[in-house]
Amino acid sequence: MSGPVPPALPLSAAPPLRALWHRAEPRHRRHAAFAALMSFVNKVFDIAPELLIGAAVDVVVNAESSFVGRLFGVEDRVDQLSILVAITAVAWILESVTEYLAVLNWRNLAQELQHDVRMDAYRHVQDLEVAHFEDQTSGGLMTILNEDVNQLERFLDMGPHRIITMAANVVLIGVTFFVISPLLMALSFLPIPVIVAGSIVYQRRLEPRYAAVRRAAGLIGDALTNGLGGVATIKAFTAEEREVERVGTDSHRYLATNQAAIRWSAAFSPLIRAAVLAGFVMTLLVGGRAALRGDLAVGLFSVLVYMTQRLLWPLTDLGETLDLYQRAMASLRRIFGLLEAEPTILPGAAELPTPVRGDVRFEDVHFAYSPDGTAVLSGISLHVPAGETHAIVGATGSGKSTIVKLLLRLYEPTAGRILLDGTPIDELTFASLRGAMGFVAQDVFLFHGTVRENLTYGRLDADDAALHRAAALAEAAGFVEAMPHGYDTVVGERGQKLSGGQRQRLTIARALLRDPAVLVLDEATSAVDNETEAAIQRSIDRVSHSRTTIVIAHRLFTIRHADRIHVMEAGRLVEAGTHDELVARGGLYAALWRVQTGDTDPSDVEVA
Ligand SMILES: Nc1ncnc2c1ncn2[C@@H]1O[C@H](COP(=O)(O)OP(=O)(O)OP(=O)(O)O)[C@@H](O)[C@H]1O
Repeated sequence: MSGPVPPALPLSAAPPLRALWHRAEPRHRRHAAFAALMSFVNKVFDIAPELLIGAAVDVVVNAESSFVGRLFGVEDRVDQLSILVAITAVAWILESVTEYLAVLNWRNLAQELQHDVRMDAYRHVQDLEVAHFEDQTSGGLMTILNEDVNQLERFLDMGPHRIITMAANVVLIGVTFFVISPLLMALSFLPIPVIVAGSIVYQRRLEPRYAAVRRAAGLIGDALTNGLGGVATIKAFTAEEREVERVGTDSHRYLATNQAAIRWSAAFSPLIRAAVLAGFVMTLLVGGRAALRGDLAVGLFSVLVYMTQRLLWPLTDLGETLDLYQRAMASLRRIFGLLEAEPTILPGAAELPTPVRGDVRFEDVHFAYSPDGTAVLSGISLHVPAGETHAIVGATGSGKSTIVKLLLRLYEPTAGRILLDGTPIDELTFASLRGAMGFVAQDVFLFHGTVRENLTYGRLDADDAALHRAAALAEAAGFVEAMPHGYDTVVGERGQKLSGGQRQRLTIARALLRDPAVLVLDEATSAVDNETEAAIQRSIDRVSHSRTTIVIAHRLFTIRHADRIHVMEAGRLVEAGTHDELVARGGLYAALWRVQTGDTDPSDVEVA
């Protein structure tokens, strides 16, 4: 079975390497310039011995009238050779040193850039609003932050060094050839346009293939995170085989797209080699004849033979380098595609005067999750005066959780205003707005770590006394202290080593530890037994005295003492009042209350 294919991640249209250069810090650019210089100088010293071999042959053939003899004014051939040996030794030492410096600098730069790109991308992901993640899969994002960044590193590791040395090789040898014999230069350079043109054609063909490979890699990431994240559900439905097949399908897609790319990339090197060989044969043939005729000195001929090899053989690496380059560019396009996604919910600049009172006001708020989607909230106006406890109730899907998501600015209303202590929340910094809130979400989330780390997540400087107080208020202290490692017990990924009720109490304690002006509890008692419900109920009663509390509840019993209860139906507030007022009114709330207290058959109550 193949799972639904998530929408493609946006790709950047900008030339990726140029974009990377523009993003790089000045110190990285300086680093790259130094590494490039070392690569170039390294090539100069790498080629020098070939020229020296030519000079040595020249010494043997031409004795005192040799090039070296004339240059240094030395007649004895042994002395001339000694000079050549000394120069060769120095060239080799310098070649080794510059190669070390070039490789060291490129590889360090690759590490620094991969770190910076990964951190930029991760920081950017953190700044994106919740809605952005709903259109993406976490597996796809993880593949970008991990594999695509590594792909870039793999190219930067050796790619630029190889490209620069290849280019320097062509230029330096070209100049040498030109000085010796323009005809031979033309002959030995003949394959180069073929190689360059061939490379460009290959590059064009490989690009879409590697884009498909990266996309397939992202889909494997999705399938794996889905499968590994839902282990219990998979087992409960004995769907192991199906899940293996699902990953198998994605893995197969990756295999097939990679093979399609490999078919092209593997043919590249042999083609280049053929072109190289043709150039080499030409030099041998034409240069050899010229030497036999006496038109070309033997020393120069030997230089040419070596040089042609040196000119053309390194180009056979071009295929592999180009391959790495194309893979890295496909990855960079995905990374920049992510970086180009701009957050649309931006923080304001205002700070609330402290202490925050916690006066919450919604003024005719409208909202839809997508611009062309149906309205989820229509004309919500409500006021929660500082210090009061208000409840929001209503049928499932009526928009209760959406109200608190708007209050936290996880989404932006399409119309209307939300104010905290009289300031529109979009004028506040995130730290000021969200710092005033303690939020217990419907889907309880704990991080992999200890109880202590999870509780102090919202207030890192909390001391043990504050920690114990918050745990006690949320009635979590008892079971935490009974655990073998107490507050240092590791809760497992998403808190899976704890029971549902324990997780819920810990998230309440976590919210309380912030001592928030506004406490928002979304369905805090939906998935717990009666005893836990009663415990949470007691803690809500205890903590709500000193702060504004907004409780979203299905179980009306838990909120019957609220100062005011707002009843929602299909995105609208249809009733509001105290429990007694609403029961007396005989409307929707009264009907729901009767169902929950067992006075009415649930099927008699029609809720939207
Ligand atoms: N992220 C989302 N994208 C699109 N639609 C959404 C999203 N979240 C919720 N909805 C839709 O918005 C409507 C209101 O959802 P909301 O979660 O606010 O309801 P609720 O009253 O809290 O429900 P419940 O009591 O089941 O938690 C529902 O129809 C839901 O399908």
